[in-house]
Parts: sequence; C-alpha cells; structure tokens
Amino acid sequence: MSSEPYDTMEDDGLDLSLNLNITSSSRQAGKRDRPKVKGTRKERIKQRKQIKFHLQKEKESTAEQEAQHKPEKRRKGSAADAEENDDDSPPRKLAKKDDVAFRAGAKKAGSDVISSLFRHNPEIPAVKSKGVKGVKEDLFASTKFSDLPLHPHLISNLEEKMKLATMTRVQQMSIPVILREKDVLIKSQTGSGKTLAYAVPIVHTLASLPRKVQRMNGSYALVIVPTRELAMQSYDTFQKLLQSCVWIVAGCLMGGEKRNKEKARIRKGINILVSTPGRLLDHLQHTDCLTLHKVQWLVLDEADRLLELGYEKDIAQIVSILNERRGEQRQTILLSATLTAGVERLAGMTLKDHESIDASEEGGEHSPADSVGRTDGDTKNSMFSLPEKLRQQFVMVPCKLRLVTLAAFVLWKCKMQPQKSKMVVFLNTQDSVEFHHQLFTQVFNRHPAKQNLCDEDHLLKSSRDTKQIQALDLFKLHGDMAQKERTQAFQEFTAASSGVLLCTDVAARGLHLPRVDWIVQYTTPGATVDYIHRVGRTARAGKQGNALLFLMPSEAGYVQELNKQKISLSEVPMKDILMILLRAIHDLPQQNRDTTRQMPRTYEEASTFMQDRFEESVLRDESLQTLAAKGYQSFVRAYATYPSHLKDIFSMKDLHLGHVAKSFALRKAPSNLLGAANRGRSKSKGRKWDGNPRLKFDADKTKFNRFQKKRPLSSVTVSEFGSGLVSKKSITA
Ligand SMILES: Nc1ncnc2c1ncn2[C@@H]1O[C@H](COP(=O)(O)OP(=O)(O)OP(=O)(O)O)[C@@H](O)[C@H]1O
Repeated sequence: MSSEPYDTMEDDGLDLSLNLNITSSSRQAGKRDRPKVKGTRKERIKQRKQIKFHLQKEKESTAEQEAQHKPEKRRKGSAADAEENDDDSPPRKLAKKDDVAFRAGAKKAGSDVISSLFRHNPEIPAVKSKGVKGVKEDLFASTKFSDLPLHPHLISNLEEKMKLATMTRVQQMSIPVILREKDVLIKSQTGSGKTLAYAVPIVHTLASLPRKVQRMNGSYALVIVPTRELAMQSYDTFQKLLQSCVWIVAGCLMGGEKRNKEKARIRKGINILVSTPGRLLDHLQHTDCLTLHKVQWLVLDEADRLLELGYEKDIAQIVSILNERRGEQRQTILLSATLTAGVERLAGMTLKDHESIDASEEGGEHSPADSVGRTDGDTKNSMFSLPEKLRQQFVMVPCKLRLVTLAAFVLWKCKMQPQKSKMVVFLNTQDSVEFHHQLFTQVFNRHPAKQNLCDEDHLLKSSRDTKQIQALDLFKLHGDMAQKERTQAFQEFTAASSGVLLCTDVAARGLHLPRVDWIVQYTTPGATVDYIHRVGRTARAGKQGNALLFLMPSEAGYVQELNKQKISLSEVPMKDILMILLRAIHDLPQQNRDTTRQMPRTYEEASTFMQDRFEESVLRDESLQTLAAKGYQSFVRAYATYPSHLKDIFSMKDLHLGHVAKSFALRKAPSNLLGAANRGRSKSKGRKWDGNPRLKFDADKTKFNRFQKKRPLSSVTVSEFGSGLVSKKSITA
C-alpha cells in the first residue's frame, strides 16, 4: 500500500532476501541452493532457524490440506465418509453439493484446495475467567461547573448550549489545580471528560484577562495530541467552549494538511493551537510568524501514546524551543487514561513541582513522589479503571471460523436488529482493514466503496437490493489513508447513528465517537493499555457499552492475563453468534446468493455457505485476492510481534498458516500467495522480510524497523501505534 516502508528497509542495508515465500522455493531447490544468509554468526544461526521453522509450518499446512482433500475425493459413496463426518460437520447432502460448487468455482480460478470449516479445528478449551473486582472510579462529581469561580459566559455556555451542568470527578479535581497555575499530571478513565478538564480553565483564564485577547498576540496555549483525528476533536471542543467568547481564536495544525495554508492561518493569529507533535515542531522550526512570547500553557494529551509513537524527542525539542524563546514561565499539563513508566519519564522532562491527580477510587491527589511509587516499572504495575457500564465479553473461535464469526456478529448487531448498533472493529494491520472492508462491502452491500457511490448509488437505488445496500454502513480508518479520506470517514462515522468502523489502533486513543455501543477486538492487543483504550471508545461519559474480544483456542491464556490486571470478561459461545447466519444469509444481495442452491438448515451449513460467498468473491475479484494475500501476510507477520511476556499465549508455533489463509477467504496454500501480495510492487520497493528476529515488523505500515532495545517490552505490541514502531512521519506527514 505504502511505498515508504520498503524505502526504509532499503535504508537499513540488510539482507532482505529471505521471506516466507523464499522458504518454499528453498525447499524445492534443496539445501545447497538455499538463499544465502548474511550477518554475524549469531544472526545467521537465527535466520536459519527461522527458515527451518517456516519450512516445517508449510509442510504441516500442505499435509493437512492433502489430508482434507483426500476424504473429499473418497466421499462419493464411500463408507469411510460416515466415520469422518464428525458432529460438527455440515450434513453430507450439503457438503456434496458444496463440493461440486466449490470445485466448479475453484477449477475456474485455477485452484482446487477447499477445506471444511468445521473439521480439523483445535478444541475450544473451557476458560475460567475470574470475576475480579475492577478498580472503581466514580464518573460524576456532586458539584457543578457553576460552583467554581468561572467566567459567567463560560458557565452559561456549558449549561445552556453544551448541556453540561454537573462536573465529572476528574474535572472537579483538575480545574481548581490548573486555575492555581500548578503543573499537573492527570489520570482518569477513558471517556471521563479530560478534554474539558484542561480546556475549561484555559478558556476561563483567557476570557477573564483584563485586556481582551487579540489574534495578533499569537498563541497562549499549545495543545499536543498524538493523532490527527484527536487534534480535530480537541479543536472542536475548544470551538464549542469559545462560542461564549468569540474574540479568542482556536486553530488546528496536523500532518496531511498543506503547510502553506497552515502558515497563512498562523500569520493571522491562533490563540489556542491544537496540533500533532511533528507538525508543531515543523512550524516552530520553519514558520517565523508563529509567535510564542505569550505561551502560558503546554498541554500533552494522551501522553503515553505520544511516547509510544516515538514522539519523545520531538516533545523534548518543542520544550527546548519554548524555553529558548519564551523562558520557562508556563504551566504544563499532562493527561492520560493509563499511567506508564514512560509517562512518568515525560513528566520528569516537562513538569515542575507538579501535582498528580488520579480520579479512580485508589487515586486522589498525590505529591510527585507518591505517583512515581504507584506506577513503578511498566504498565503491568499500573492500576486501570474501566467505565462502570462497560460489559466485557470474549468469544473463543478457531482460526478457520474467524471470518464467518466476525461477519455473523457484524450482521447480527448492525443489520439484523431493529435497533441497529454502532460498532468499532479493531484489526491489527492496515492491509487487514482494507481487505475486510472491501470484502464485506462486496458481499453484504454489493457496491465497491461507500465513498464512491455517486452514479452507482443512483443505479442501485432503483434496484431491488436497495434495502440491503443501505442496511449496513461500512467505514474504514487507518493511518495510510489520504488525509481527506481519513477526515471524511471520521466525520461520517461520528455523525452516523449505526454502522461498522473497521480500523487499526489509529482510532484507539482519545477519540470520542458518539453513540458507539460495541467494540470488537478482532485481533488481540498486546499490552493491556491498548485493550483499555480500545474498549474505552464505548461506555463513555456514563453511557452503556459492550466489548467483545476474539480469541483463538491457543490464546485462551489471555483471559487470565487480563484477570491479573483486574479486568474480567464473560464468555459468549461461538455458536450463539454463528446461529444468526441462518437468518442473515437470506438478506444477502442476490448476486451473492446462488438461488439454485439449497438453503442451509443448521448453523454449520449457514457458516459454510457464508464462507463460500467470501471465498468465491475473492476468487472472482483479483484486487480482492491481492488484498486478501496482503492481509494474510501482514497478519502472520504482526503475530510475531507480541511482547515477549505474551509469547507463550501468542505463539507462532500455534498459528496454522492454512487456517489463517481460510480466515482471509483464501483457498490457495499460503506460500503461493505471497507473490500475489507483492504483485504490483516495484522491485526496489518490494523487499521482503528476511525473518530476522532483530527486525520488528511494523504492523501498520508493513514495515520493518530495527528493534529498539531501549523501548520497554510492554510497549512492543501489534497495534498500529501501540508498538511505537511506526515512523512518526507516516502518521503526521
Ligand atoms: N461534565 C460532563 N458531563 C457530561 N458529559 C461530559 C462532561 N464532560 C465531558 N463530557 C462528555 O464526555 C465525552 C468524553 O469526553 P472526552 O473525550 O474529553 O473524554 P476523555 O476522558 O478525554 O477520554 P479518553 O481518555 O478516551 O480520551 C464527551 O462527549 C464530552 O462531551
């Protein structure tokens, strides 16, 4: 998708000639012809081990596919069939029909490997989730904004226009401290109103200045946030607050926008400037008209995320430029829903004689020494508080059934119910988001992309399928989308009353997506902080919310891992979700339904039917095939990047590559696919992974960086931004 990753790999000057694809050719070529491995002796040994491992995997996968294929051949009248059909298998009548249809379709597409969904799956273990008591945090305080000595215009705006009278606990605790001009480190659960906790005192102070603030005075407050969407959102909050004092001007700068346009706005004067760090630093260094001599506040929102994204150096540079031009007389405010050792480090770098505010029951106001004591080490020792009205569940799904189970859940909650849900589905890579978005659009809605409706929309409106086409709104969001498309998706999903947003962790932090009632984590986050932030997109500001975590049987240990962090989940049986397909498949647009075919009568039949639709769509459409191959490839690679303390749970050894392929609606053996995934990439850009464990895969950008030893292991995750392995340029530039 992006060319940047491959350029970066070239820069590394490493031997990138080995990858999963090459292992297959090396197998055929024999030992002597194996690709040469370079590097030190230790590196060479590691690389060879890697090759051996993948060869073994591949052998296993091929063996299984052969094993599955043979009985199908014998099935015609063979007595052995009855024995082979276990309880879970689709009834023989349908399986036979399926075989014929599959083979016809597969033959056309030059492939004949079709495996059953309900056979050769690992057993689903019985998982005991402890009913642990979470850290409690009362959301609302008993006091109102009007109880504080705030500017009367501001209070009337909050109460009458924004309809917010009672403060949340974090606002009640933070606003007075910020008004006292103390540096402060604020921790409070997701969706508890941290933005207003710093925005209200800033606007109050500016509105109360004896001499009205002028645009030409330049910036009084610099607010730094990690992502563009969060920048837009924080800017929006300031805009709402400033309705009562229109002479104060807020502005937003972020990567992806034209610099010259931004310079023109800066020249006119921005009093409250919200920005992503890279772009702010860029302007501080190159935009002379950015006036800083009045800066009174520096706000670092989602502080831990800023660090994980590798912005520490940028922030240090911003602080040093501010010190140079303005001196050190300013107040710094750091905010996060989760405190990590990294945040403490950032606090040490930016705060002076600060107070720490923790809105959870175990928290309160602390001296700096207290707070350091409570968050020693990495995030494993931090206490997380989750919204009280958040219901957390998990579903244990064998790899092969992942795709149909996700489809069933999405259809169930966002299409089949009278009260359609608004759902965010987190996936681990951009390629995976692209694939699932296009696949679901094609199979459920029949038109290629919601954004490109225009003429097609007109045509479709007159078709019989209009009802279905409008029934499921699909959105996507990831860091490799063009800024315009990204903003549009964010705004459209924000405004939507229902629908599904397929996204990477770019949407995991800080974003307030109104009315979201379901968070689905289709791929498991590594660090618990990522889990907390993802589920925090629902159950916000005291509302009800639900979260569902997908786990494969081999990943069952993750439930206990969450229990250790005082997070408890209940199980939803996979069957309960798949049952919905019995109804859902009747609603599929006609072209995705073979009307001559017998309709399924059991959930297994319905699941197989749905999987067929997906696989046939992929076989029919070459672009979808390429997306599936890329999605598959990036999934496997991302799986190798879980933090070391979770490697036992998320082990590459337990990952069946053939089953992973199935979860990307692919029938071909995985080793053949990598060519498709790399198709279209120029030779110079299409460099491949050499399996070198010293290189970490960047799950979002299909990019590898050298493993940064200094980074705490807890921060190395498979999330888009969670690992901090993403180049910050890729996010803001
Ligand atoms: N006092 C209040 N009463 C009711 N709703 C509020 C109040 N303050 C803020 N909100 C609403 O709560 C929602 C979440 O606020 P905000 O995005 O600031 O949360 P947050 O704590 O920053 O979350 P995150 O940690 O996920 O970034 C917003 O819609 C906001 O309007």
